Amino acid sequence: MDKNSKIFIAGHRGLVGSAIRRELEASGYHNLLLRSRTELDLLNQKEVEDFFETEKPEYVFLAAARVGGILANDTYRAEFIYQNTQIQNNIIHFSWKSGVRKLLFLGSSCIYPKACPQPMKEEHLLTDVLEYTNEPYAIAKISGMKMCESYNLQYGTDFISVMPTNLYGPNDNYNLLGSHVLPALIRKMHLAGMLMNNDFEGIRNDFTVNPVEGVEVSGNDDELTYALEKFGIFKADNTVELKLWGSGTPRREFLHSTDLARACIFLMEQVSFKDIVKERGLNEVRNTHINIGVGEDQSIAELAALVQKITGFEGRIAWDETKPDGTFRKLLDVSRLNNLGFKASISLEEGIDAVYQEYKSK
Ligand SMILES: NC(=O)C1=CN([C@@H]2O[C@H](COP(=O)(O)OP(=O)(O)OC[C@H]3O[C@@H](n4cnc5c(N)ncnc54)[C@H](OP(=O)(O)O)[C@@H]3O)[C@@H](O)[C@H]2O)C=CC1
Ligand SMILES: C[C@H]1O[C@H](OP(=O)(O)OP(=O)(O)OC[C@H]2O[C@@H](n3cnc4c(=O)[nH]c(N)nc43)[C@H](O)[C@@H]2O)[C@@H](O)[C@@H](O)C1=O
Repeated sequence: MDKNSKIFIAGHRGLVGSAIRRELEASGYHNLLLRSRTELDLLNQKEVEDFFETEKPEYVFLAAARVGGILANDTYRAEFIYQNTQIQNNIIHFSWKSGVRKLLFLGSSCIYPKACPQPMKEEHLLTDVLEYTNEPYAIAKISGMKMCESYNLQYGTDFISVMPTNLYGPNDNYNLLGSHVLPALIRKMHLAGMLMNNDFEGIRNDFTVNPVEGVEVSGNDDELTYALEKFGIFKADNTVELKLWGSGTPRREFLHSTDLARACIFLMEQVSFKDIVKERGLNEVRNTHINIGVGEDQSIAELAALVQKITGFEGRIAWDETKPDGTFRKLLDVSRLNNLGFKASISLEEGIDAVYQEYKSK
């Protein structure tokens, strides 16, 4: 890739896509191809085919997908498998047809077995059953990675796949019905803190800036208090109780989206599919994806305590075990990425604090 290369970022407005755009622009890449969903619906095969034929991008970052937390994955199972396979099939296939030089596909750490040995290595893929709550999404991600690998083997393309761990950062999804745990903790504690102080104007403003279906900002204070209970935020005697999902015992690893973007750009610039095959000395070519993470994790309860410290919420934390825990642990082995020359650098506490400051400033 050189600074004039024509680079398409699919999903450039999302958590990952916006970070890749930010980091590419900061590195001097100025020929970026960006299309919003209304300009180019990636589910529409004809629109995607025409786009690639007309624009002929040289490089593609595939960061567009249907994404959500554990409850969204478990609820919208058909949408997650249909939309993700449709988007990636269209982009990978027409990248090949139009002669894209290199594509980077974003998978996810949920592709590994539920009871995978920890930390999880690339070769652990497809060695056991998957976690049920996000199986449709995981199957879509595995097929996207397999598709890249198969096009490389049959057509000689250079399409590489990365498997990031749980992410957070600017432009995250704070819609509490579909968000991942970290943005959910940040927003819930922010709201619970305002409820502690009876700051109903602050609460109304939060839901005005970032609407969530089912929360009417026009309601009176009592109606607003009742609406917050849907998100586990309860006024209790002279404090506020925040009921989080599951048992708090599962462990999760978190990577800042800026670190992820830097890793993706590093790999796009420095590593090709044939380098990966050579490095792995594979006669049966499989598991050619690359894990991207920080190499350490913590329990959800420990994460909640950290977010409580950063947000200053002084109420009580409780656990709603009717909600799913999901995979107990999914710590990635990132030795391959580190050996290739990349290491994440943003610390979790600094990263969360910066994200919280940005959230409050909206
Ligand atoms: N967030 C996380 O914790 C993790 C994410 N990943 C992967 O990273 C990638 C990006 O995820 P993330 O940035 O978090 O997701 P976001 O939901 O923040 O962004 C997804 C982007 O895809 C776009 N998009 C979705 N459907 C379509 C469509 N039909 N046509 C055009 N654009 C579409 C969205 O557009 P619009 O803005 O219009 O909605 C949005 O910009 C995904 O592949 C995900 O699986 C992997 C591991 C963890
Ligand atoms: C990136 C990754 O993200 C997803 O997998 P996940 O990590 O299990 O999802 P999550 O971030 O939503 O939950 C992590 C843990 O946190 C607990 N938890 C507590 N309280 C809240 C809460 O309020 N919201 C949420 N969302 N979770 C909560 C929750 O019960 C669970 O134990 C899939 O998309 C998967 O496919 C994937 O790729």
